[in-house]
Amino acid sequence: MMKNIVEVRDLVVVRGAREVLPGISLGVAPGVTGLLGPSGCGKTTLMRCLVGAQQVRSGTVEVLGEPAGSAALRTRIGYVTQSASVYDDLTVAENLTFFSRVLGVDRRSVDEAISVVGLADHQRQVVGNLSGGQRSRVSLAVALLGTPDLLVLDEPTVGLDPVLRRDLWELFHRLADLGAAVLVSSHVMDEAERCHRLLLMREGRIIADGSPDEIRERTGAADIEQAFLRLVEGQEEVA
Ligand SMILES: Nc1ncnc2c1ncn2[C@@H]1O[C@H](COP(=O)(O)OP(=O)(O)OP(=O)(O)O)[C@@H](O)[C@H]1O
Repeated sequence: MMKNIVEVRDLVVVRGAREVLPGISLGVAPGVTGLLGPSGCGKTTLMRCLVGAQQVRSGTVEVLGEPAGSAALRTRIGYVTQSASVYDDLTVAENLTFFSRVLGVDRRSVDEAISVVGLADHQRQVVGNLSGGQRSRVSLAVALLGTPDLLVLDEPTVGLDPVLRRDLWELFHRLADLGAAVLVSSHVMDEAERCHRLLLMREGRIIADGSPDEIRERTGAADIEQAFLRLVEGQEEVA
């Protein structure tokens, strides 16, 4: 069995008056792992914990054997949030150069990251003039700087056309083939089939963990959306 890059144990997170994660445990190994669940189930909150951006009530989160948020993990983790986190008034290349200096990674990494997200032809363009899909790929390029071992991507394909979505999924698989753990959240169940492994989440808990085939077989469902509904119905009958 492959060694986990992420280990989460008994994690409790309270946001506002709500216990958003009521004591979740999971591991993430190299490969493409999909974190799927309805809006508000806690996907972003869990991802924020992995990158050390979320205050936690109790439990532990380790990445590559270090506590989440450690300085040593700064270049080992790439994180893309739901909103683009780059400067609109700088060009693609200027943004990448700026973030490469902040992270202390070398210049070669900038060209590689720009080319891997397919923006080489736009690198002299100001980010504010790019399309939505191109802008989100600039954020992704920043996350790729320094070739991280863990990529945490919060709904990276929302609003992208089918060709771009396909290209991005191919990219996630290429990165996974190089040994990275790629954790991708989505509430679109049809993206599930593209993952090596799925974590189905509901109300702050993992309700299923396995490959798409395993989850379909276990529930007798034709697709992951139906599997999710069956799991939810099963939970409700027990409750
Ligand atoms: N800043 C905040 N203060 C209080 N509660 C919050 C805050 N941010 C999120 N929450 C609550 O935490 C819960 C989980 O939110 P989270 O953003 O993690 O869900 P999600 O699964 O990522 O949803 P989506 O798919 O819509 O992005 C929700 O009930 C939400 O209302």
